Amino acid sequence: PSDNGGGGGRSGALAPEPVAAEEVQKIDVNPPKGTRDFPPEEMRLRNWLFRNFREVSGLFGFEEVDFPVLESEALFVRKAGEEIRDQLYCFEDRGNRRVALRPELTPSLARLVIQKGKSLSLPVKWFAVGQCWRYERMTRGRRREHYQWNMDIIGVPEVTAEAELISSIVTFFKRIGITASDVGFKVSSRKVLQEVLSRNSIREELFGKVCIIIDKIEKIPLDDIKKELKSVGVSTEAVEQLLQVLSIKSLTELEEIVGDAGESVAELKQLFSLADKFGYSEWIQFDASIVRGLAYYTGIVFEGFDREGKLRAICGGGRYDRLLSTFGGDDIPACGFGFGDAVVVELLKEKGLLPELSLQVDNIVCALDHDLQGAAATVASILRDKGQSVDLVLENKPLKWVFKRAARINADRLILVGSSEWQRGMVGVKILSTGEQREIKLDELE
Ligand SMILES: OCc1cccc(Br)n1
Repeated sequence: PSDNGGGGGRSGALAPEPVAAEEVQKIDVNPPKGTRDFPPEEMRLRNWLFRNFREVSGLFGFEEVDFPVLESEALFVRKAGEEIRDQLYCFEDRGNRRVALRPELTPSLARLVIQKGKSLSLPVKWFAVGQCWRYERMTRGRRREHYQWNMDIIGVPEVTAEAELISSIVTFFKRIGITASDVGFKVSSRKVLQEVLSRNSIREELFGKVCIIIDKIEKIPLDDIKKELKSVGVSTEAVEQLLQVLSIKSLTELEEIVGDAGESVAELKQLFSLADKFGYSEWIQFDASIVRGLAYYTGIVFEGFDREGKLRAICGGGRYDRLLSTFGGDDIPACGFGFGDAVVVELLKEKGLLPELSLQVDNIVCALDHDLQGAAATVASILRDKGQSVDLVLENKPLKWVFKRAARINADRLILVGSSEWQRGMVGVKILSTGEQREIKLDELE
């Protein structure tokens, strides 16, 4: 129903002819299962969140990119047993092509980098904010879509890239009022696992699968983890060593167990040293159990968590040095992260940090009688040409209705177009916060 301050329905218009019964096709007004509408209030919060994503990305000198929501299924058909693959929202289109709604943004980014090839000067620093999809049996009633903020650095092999990415997320958290007391980052490196596997002469191509199994360590019983590892060919000895390294609690202990021959310890030490220089040491901690659930990570991995332990991971990312070459591109190092739009809102609610965002306009303009509607339109255009927002009253409404609407839309000023004033080239202006009212010449309106 329209915003009717007085009686319900349409005042003054003739009631329309009833639609013949057979024409009505009553629809479900709710969005499809697992998806969300964004009515104005929710959209204001989303725009506020995305504005912060974009402004932080800009602070770090990243350029915005985007890709189709619909991608070739081939981009996501990794055979490492990932949940993201099991829940792929894929189908055959009318051209018999296998396509999918993207479940993440990184493969699309990799595809575009390869497509652009030599025309890109490295390093590439790109960010995107895009809707991602999964098709999960609604048994768990979880969402099927969310928006993800991604930042990726392509072409930098050093951990300065990971340190920069974590710094960007810390910057974002601080902007929205989240502190190191609310949130931290667990940081590890898959190179630790890789060193254990290679010592036990386990084939390189098993690496992704092993990581995906280990990522489930807090979701399924330990015995099932061991069974799954053995089922993909990991020896009992190697399983025990893997589980041992996952329980390491410090870099010192890690160095004792894996030695400093491999890169993993050195890289992690450098990351923590850079964190100190960036000024976010209090935000990060080493945690060997962090593996992340995407098969293509090859080095440092990290995830943002709420220190009260009430929420799922807020964000996550890491190094993926092999992804571009597996897509047929050059062997270019890369790292990035994904940051969903849902958990962070739950966190803000928990912390009482949701911003006050309401509709606000500079002016509401109203003709005091019907034949001045054109004059009101002229006033609205003059103000809008000056960059002032105007809610123009589009029908002949009683003043009581106008004041009620002015309050609801938080208008600063009420501009009244009355015949006697208009004859003298004037309009009435009322400052709604103070009640102060005066006449202003049209050409002095600002
Ligand atoms: O983070 C996994 C994921 C991917 C796509 C859509 C949704 Br909701 N969640």
